[in-house]
This record gives sequence, C-alpha cells and structure tokens, in this order.
Amino acid sequence: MSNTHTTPIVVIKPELGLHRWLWPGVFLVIGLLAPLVLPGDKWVRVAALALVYVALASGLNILVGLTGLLDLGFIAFFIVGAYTAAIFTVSTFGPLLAENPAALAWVLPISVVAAIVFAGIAGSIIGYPTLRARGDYLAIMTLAFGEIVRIVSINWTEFTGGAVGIRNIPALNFVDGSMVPPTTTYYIILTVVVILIVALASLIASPVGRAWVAIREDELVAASIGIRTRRYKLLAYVVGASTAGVIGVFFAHMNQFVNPDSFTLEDNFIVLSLVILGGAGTLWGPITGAALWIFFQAVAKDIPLIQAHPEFRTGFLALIVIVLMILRPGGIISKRLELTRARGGTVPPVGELVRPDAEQPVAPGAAVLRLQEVKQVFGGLTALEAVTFDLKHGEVLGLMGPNGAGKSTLLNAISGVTNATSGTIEFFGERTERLESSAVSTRGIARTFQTVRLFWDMTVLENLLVGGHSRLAGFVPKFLSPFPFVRKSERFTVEEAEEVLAFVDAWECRDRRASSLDAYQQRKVEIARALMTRPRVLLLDEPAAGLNESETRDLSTLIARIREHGIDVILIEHDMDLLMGVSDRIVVLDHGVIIADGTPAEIRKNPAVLEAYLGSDAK
Ligand SMILES: Nc1ncnc2c1ncn2[C@@H]1O[C@H](COP(=O)(O)OP(=O)(O)OP(=O)(O)O)[C@@H](O)[C@H]1O
Repeated sequence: MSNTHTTPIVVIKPELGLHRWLWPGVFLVIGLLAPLVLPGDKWVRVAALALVYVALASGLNILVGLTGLLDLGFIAFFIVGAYTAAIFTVSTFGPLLAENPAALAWVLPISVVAAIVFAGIAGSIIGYPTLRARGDYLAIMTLAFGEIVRIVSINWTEFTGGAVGIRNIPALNFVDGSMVPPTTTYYIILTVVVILIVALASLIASPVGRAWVAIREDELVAASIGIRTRRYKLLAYVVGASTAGVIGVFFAHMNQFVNPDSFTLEDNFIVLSLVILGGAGTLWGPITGAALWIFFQAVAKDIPLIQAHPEFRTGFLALIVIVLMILRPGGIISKRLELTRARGGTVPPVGELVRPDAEQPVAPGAAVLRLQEVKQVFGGLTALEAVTFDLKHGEVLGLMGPNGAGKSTLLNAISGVTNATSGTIEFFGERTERLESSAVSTRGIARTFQTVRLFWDMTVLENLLVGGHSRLAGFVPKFLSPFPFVRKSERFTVEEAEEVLAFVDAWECRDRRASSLDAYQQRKVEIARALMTRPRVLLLDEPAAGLNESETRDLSTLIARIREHGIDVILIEHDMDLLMGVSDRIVVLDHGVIIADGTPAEIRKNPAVLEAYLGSDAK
C-alpha cells in the first residue's frame, strides 16, 4: 500500500460562510417584504396560503425527498391539525374564548401541541404498517389512509360538523377577537413557517438527516452499518405529519372555517408535485415549488381559459411537472443536499485506526465467531447445508468455492442480512442468528458487498459518517444537532472518519461524491465505511473484483494491516493469489457444504478442492 504522505494532498478550501446563507437570506427577505410590495389584501392572503403550502411541501419532503417514502395521503395530517384547532377553539374552549378572546394566546399553543401529538400519532399509525412496504404498496396504503381520514371528517358529524364543517374559528387576534388585517395573519404564519423550516433544516443537518438519506439510497446497506431503519422511517412519518399538523392549525385560524371541501384528494397530488417540481430531497426546492405554484394560481385566475375551466390549473401543473422531469429531472433546485462538509486542513497521521471497544481482551487463537450446522434454504434450493467452522482471533479466514457455492449466502447469514433457516451463529458467546443486520453491526460485525454499495449521492466523508452513526450518543441527542454537546461528538466522528480515510489511503477524495470515484477508491471507501462501525470482525465479499494487479497487491497489504489492528477478517475472493497470500486459513465451500478447511498450503494440495473447485485440469 502506498504511503499517504506520498500522495498529493488536496487541501479543500472551506467555502465562504456567506454562500451558505444566500438561499435562506433570499427567502427571508422575499417573505418579509412580500406584504409591503404586493398590491392589496387579496395578494397578501395568497402569499399567506403560499406559506401554508411551503410548510406542507417541506414536511412531505422529509418523507418523499429525504427518506424515499412515497406518501399519497399526506394531506390527512393537515386535516388532523386543522380539525384539532377547529374543535379546540369552537367546541372545547369556545365559550371561554367568547367571553375572553385574549385567551387565544394560550389556547393556540395548546392546539399546536395537540396537533403535533394527534398528527404524530396519525403519522405513526400510517407509518407502522408501511415500514415493510415500499413502492406501489406504500403508495396505495397511504392513499387509502388519506381517504379514510377525509371520509371520517365527513361522517363523524358530532365532532367535525360533517359536510358543513366547523365555522367561526377565531382569527389570529390575541386581543379582542375582532377581524385582523391579512398582513398580521401573514406575518404570524411567516413566523411559524420560519420556525418549522429552521427545525426541519437542523434535523436534516443532524445525524438523523444522514440516516434518512442513507435509507433512501440503500436501505439494506443502511441497516448493515447499524442504522435501525424502521425506527428512522417511523420518525420520518412522525416529523412530516407533525409539520403538516402544525400548519393545519394556522390554516384553520386563517380560513376561520374548515370543512371536508377544504382538503381534497387533489391537494395530495398538488403538494407532491410541488416537492418534485422544486427539487425533492433538497431543503429549498419544495419551498420554491410551493411559492411559485401559489403565485401561478393567483395569476391564472385572471386568464380567460382558466376562468372558464378552473380544472385546467391542476392540469397545467401536471404538464409543468412532466416537462420539467424530462428537462431537469432533479427539479428546479436540483443541487445535491449538502449534509456535512470536510473541514479542510491536513491529512491525519497514517496508520491510525480507532480500535474496537473490546470489553475483554481476546487471546490470539480464541474463537470469535462460531458457526454450527448453519443451513440456509431458499424455496426448494438448499444454499447452505450444515456449515460449521470457527473464526479465530488474529486470523484472516479465506472463504472460497466455485460460483453459486453459497459464499455470499453465508456472509448474509453472519451479518444478519438474511436469517439462517437453522443452526447457530455465536459472536463472542452471544447468539446472533436471529438478530437484524443493524443489531449484528452494532455488536461488532461489519461487511462490504460483492458489488460495491456506497451511498452514491453522498460524499465520501458523509458515507463514513453514516458508518459512525450507531456510535453517536442515544437516539434523542441525535435530533439535537444545533446543541454543542452533540456537535462535539459529531466532530469526533468527523475526525475519526478522516483518520480511517487516511488509513485506507483515500483521504484525498473525502469531499468527492461517491459516484465519481474509480473502482479501487470505491472499494476502499466501502471498507473505510465498514471500519467506521469499529468492528471486531470484518466480512469482505470479493473486494478485488474489478481491480488491476497493483491495486490487488495494495488491497492485500490493507487487509493485512486491518488484521494487525485487531480486526479479524473473513474474505471471499476469486483472486487466488490474493486469497492464498493474505489468508491464514481457508474454508472451501461447494454446493453449500464445507469440503475443506486448512492452511493455504494444505488447500492447494487438497484433492477434493482441486476436483470440485479448480476442475480436473488442475490436477
Ligand atoms: N435470496 C435468494 N433467493 C433464492 N436463491 C438464492 C438467494 N440468494 C442466493 N441464492 C442461491 O443460492 C446459491 C448460492 O448463492 P451465493 O450467491 O451464496 O453463491 P456464491 O458462492 O457467493 O457465488 P458467487 O461466487 O458467484 O458470488 C445460488 O444458487 C443462488 O442462486
């Protein structure tokens, strides 16, 4: 392996801080000045409605854009929020507010908290069964849920007022309950939307945001490096739903009535289109999409064709989305969402690697991983049959066998990607064969994949930070990235990521997007990401595939260095020179059965291996 000091060091200039504030600044200035420059109250009301759509699109973006969960019934959460405000202010606290309109100052926060709770509960109700569903099934389930909520709002008459709805919801006046100028309502809603966006932006910039993007990019890989994917998907539902719930409350007060016609199935599609139009997965895309749409609607009202056929408005939106998807598939703002940026500076010392946190020292030669009678059946095919062997501390264990022998299946069973049909797998004495892959990863088994699976839209550094995700303190602090104590542990993770990158000799590409790397860099980054979980055992699935001779030699040195750092390795490889050169022991599989287990020298001479694996020519 080449020494990192001999490679050119690219010092990345930290971008000007000013640049980061450009978009927020532009939006804030437009938001603040809008009522002053708009001609008349009608337009200020339009602008306030635009803000409502901005919040809705930003909430839906957490689901669709960030986490990759399609939701066609998102408006349901908005309905929950709007009816919560209506019922609280008209039914529950109605008499009190009639006597003392100023009480709205504390009724409103109660409505907001209740809307967060109710919409959050609705989010987890829809989120829970959809945790295993994706694609078409998820779309249909969410669509059905949205319709159920709308139909309940029509038929649960005593609560929701049925088709008539609930009227006389107080305007946002905290003094005497009289009408308020649209400009006042606008600024109140602007404040709420700014708070919501700042909260969502901090969440996106936190480890939680990275976990969401990792799930969107490759859920299986995210789980295999310790992210509890169901938990984070559920959280995405709760966050998106609560955002819609909060803005629903303010919509109800702005409109002063709610009825089932306030929210239609069409609204679901409009909000979704706005997210796609603006740029799903970016922070500013959905905001741009929503603002442009509402202003288009307001202008379109005066176009004779649309006056005659109002339904053309949505048709026009659909047309714009189709054209845009062809011309600019990422949406208006298709810039990649920047999650974390490298700090610039100098390369860390070579050879540093944080050791796995071993509770008890392990004697060389002691069994780290024990497989007994592991069997894996897929339908009528037995891919593994009674596989039994130990991985001993201090060794690189080679796993070889012809194509289809069951090597990758075995790695999947060990790493929890699939659960073995029968048999036991013990890792430091703990049974792991029934654990999910995220749980296996947090116990100290990391892996790479036969075909490299990076988070292609993330930078190298971000890929590694996802690798370090499960080690960051508890679930709740991961939310709180604006607070220094979380940023501190985040800073340590960034430092560690840079050290690990230097260790695998890929430090110089830390700020590059994973998709722009060459084959060897991709392999090294995938290994580095696995090392970020601080594993005690590393499973490598054909890491030399696609590499040239010198890269393969370099990789061999890297594997040996990983072992020197106390990490035991299981290596699947078709490159015999690499496998024989780096392995201390080799297990040979054929048709799911172990046919040999010994040192490379023994395996070379083993007649069963020569016959089954190398073919009769090799004799
Ligand atoms: N999820 C699955 N469902 C059904 N069959 C599977 C599944 N995964 C693997 N198999 C089958 O199990 C057998 C073993 O496959 P596996 O990928 O483990 O072989 P391998 O030794 O890794 O081969 P290669 O060297 O070509 O990667 C093959 O016949 C394969 O088709």
